[in-house]
Amino acid sequence: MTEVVVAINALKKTFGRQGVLRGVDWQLKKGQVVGLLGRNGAGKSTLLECMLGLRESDGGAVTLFGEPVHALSEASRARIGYVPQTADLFDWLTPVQMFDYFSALYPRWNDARVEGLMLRWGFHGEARNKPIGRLSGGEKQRLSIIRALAHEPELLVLDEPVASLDPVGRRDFLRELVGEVIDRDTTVVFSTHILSDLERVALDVAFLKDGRIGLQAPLDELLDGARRVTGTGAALDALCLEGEIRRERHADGAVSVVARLSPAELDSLRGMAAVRVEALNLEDLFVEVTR
Ligand SMILES: Nc1ncnc2c1ncn2[C@@H]1O[C@H](COP(=O)(O)OP(=O)(O)OP(=O)(O)O)[C@@H](O)[C@H]1O
Repeated sequence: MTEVVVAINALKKTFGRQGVLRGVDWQLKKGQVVGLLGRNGAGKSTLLECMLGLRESDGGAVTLFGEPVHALSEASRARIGYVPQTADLFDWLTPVQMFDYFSALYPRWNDARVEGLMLRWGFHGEARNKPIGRLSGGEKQRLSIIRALAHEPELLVLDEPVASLDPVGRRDFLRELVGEVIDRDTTVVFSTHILSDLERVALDVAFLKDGRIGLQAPLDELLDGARRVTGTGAALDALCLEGEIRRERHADGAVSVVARLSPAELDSLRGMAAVRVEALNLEDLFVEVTR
């Protein structure tokens, strides 16, 4: 049986009167790569922070590697890599000094990997020895990613890791991430708004909506079956689709239904007169699921 790396049950978090997480149930298994999607303010950062024990929750339970997150052993901590939304580096140290410091804390710190990534990601010459506080946002984010990969984590949690990277930086990062997963069977969860990136690496996507994981599925399955079906009320009112996501009645009486369709449902809909069936890409689906 595949090892469960992260198990979240009925997780709740409230800020004042705003319920951000309203009973999240979620599991991540060894080697699973999940893209976490949701609108701005949906609670993705809050979920990732509560999941790692960086933020107190108001209810529910999280276990990482089988241990409760609030009583995580040092050994389990060392198995986790985290890239926060805003890089939290030591601004007064240089990149070289910071990595020296971290290398002493982790038993599995890989100096050769750090050096290789630094050279490939623009940290040669002056940038290696400049205080981090004087680096650009993208450079800091690269350092934050190198720090998270350097100790060969088994669970990698990335909160919008590519937000301030240029297209070349994003491509390099994604290549590294794919290599990480293939070589080491790392469990990865990352949130992003750049859906094309997600399509290149994530095998599963999870949508956070209304404080819960509303939909999680393998990306290819989701895209294979996702359709918008539009037709008259007469044609669609009686239609009952198992994977229905959203149904809307337009001002002119037409109805559209967004659903994950089985091959059999697709076949039968294609045969219906006055019904239009359109494929959806991940962006369309994001809009529909998170509305
Ligand atoms: N420390 C805090 N105090 C009060 N409210 C907070 C705090 N942190 C987050 N929130 C609120 O919780 C909600 C979820 O925030 P969070 O940062 O988790 O969303 P997100 O999905 O990561 O958003 P984005 O995509 O914009 O990064 C927001 O409405 C935010 O204003």
